[in-house]
Amino acid sequence: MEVTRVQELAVGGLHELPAQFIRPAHEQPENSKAIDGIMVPVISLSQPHDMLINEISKACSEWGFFLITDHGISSSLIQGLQEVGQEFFKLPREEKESYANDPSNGKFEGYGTKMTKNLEAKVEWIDYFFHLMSPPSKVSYDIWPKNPSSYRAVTEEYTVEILRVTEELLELLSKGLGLEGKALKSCLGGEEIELEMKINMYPPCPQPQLALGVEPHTDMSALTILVPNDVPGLQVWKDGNWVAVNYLPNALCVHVGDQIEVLGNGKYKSVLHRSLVNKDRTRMSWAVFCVPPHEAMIGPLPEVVDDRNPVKYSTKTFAEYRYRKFNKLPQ
Ligand SMILES: O=C(O)CCC(=O)C(=O)O
Ligand SMILES: [Fe+2]
Repeated sequence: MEVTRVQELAVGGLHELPAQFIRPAHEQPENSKAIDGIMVPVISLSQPHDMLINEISKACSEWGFFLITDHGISSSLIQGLQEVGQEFFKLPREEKESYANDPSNGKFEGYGTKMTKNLEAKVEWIDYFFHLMSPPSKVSYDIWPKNPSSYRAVTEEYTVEILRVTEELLELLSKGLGLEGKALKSCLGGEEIELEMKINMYPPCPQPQLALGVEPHTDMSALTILVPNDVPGLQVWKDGNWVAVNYLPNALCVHVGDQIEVLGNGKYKSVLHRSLVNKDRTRMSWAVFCVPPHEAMIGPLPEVVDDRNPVKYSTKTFAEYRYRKFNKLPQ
């Protein structure tokens, strides 16, 4: 199946954005600018435990988004992860295409570009590489990039670190709900919890004010932990405004996803977010989605539901949630 990659359009030296990338007027960044003077929460993981629980649960309730520092992942590992991802996108076209995904046939992993199903639908200015990272027993390492040759070693090292940070965050979030530390992790499959990597690549865009890299959405994950490169673009929705996320070297961006919103019966918010693109520079981001296994049943935890806070979400398997979200069906 022939797919035109955004990266190829961009190197072709376009001056005008092709029509399928032009967002409806109200979505265009020039008509929906981020508000000035508001900063997303930045939280150090090295502060005293009780303070940390309070800060994180406040950020999850008010924003569904925050940056973390002092997370213990070395800057050299983050840089290594970024380098192997950049190297992949520099490979010759034919080599990248040998990893092409095919979502319409259920093959979600690999190299991808979203396409329009119909002429009215708009597409995003992005190519990506998506693959499962953990647990090792479920990972198809043969679809990970073989080039650069260090891709696997670096990504496996990052997996160990992100799993540690994910578990720490889930423990803090559990305690913020008044539950014991292991509660959320065990609802999300315990040791079967899955991590997925999506390397997002947004090439320079001839008319960035008319396009979006990723349209407004919430993540269907439990949590998403993302590192960007130094090209800004991520924005989060807060109280009726877009707020730009400033680049903070070595910080990790944490998004509350839909599954945590459901488990906490709405106490924590799944954050609406989008990303903009840049005229001259390539933006990249490495998003790790922490998701339950497909068969896990996810619904509001009985401990957080009472007469004053009745059940707000239905309980269903993650597979069903995913199917409904992909097909834009009500949950
Ligand atoms: O690139 C970004 O900063 C956001 C990407 C994103 O929202 C996603 O991959 O779900
Ligand atoms: Fe997202």
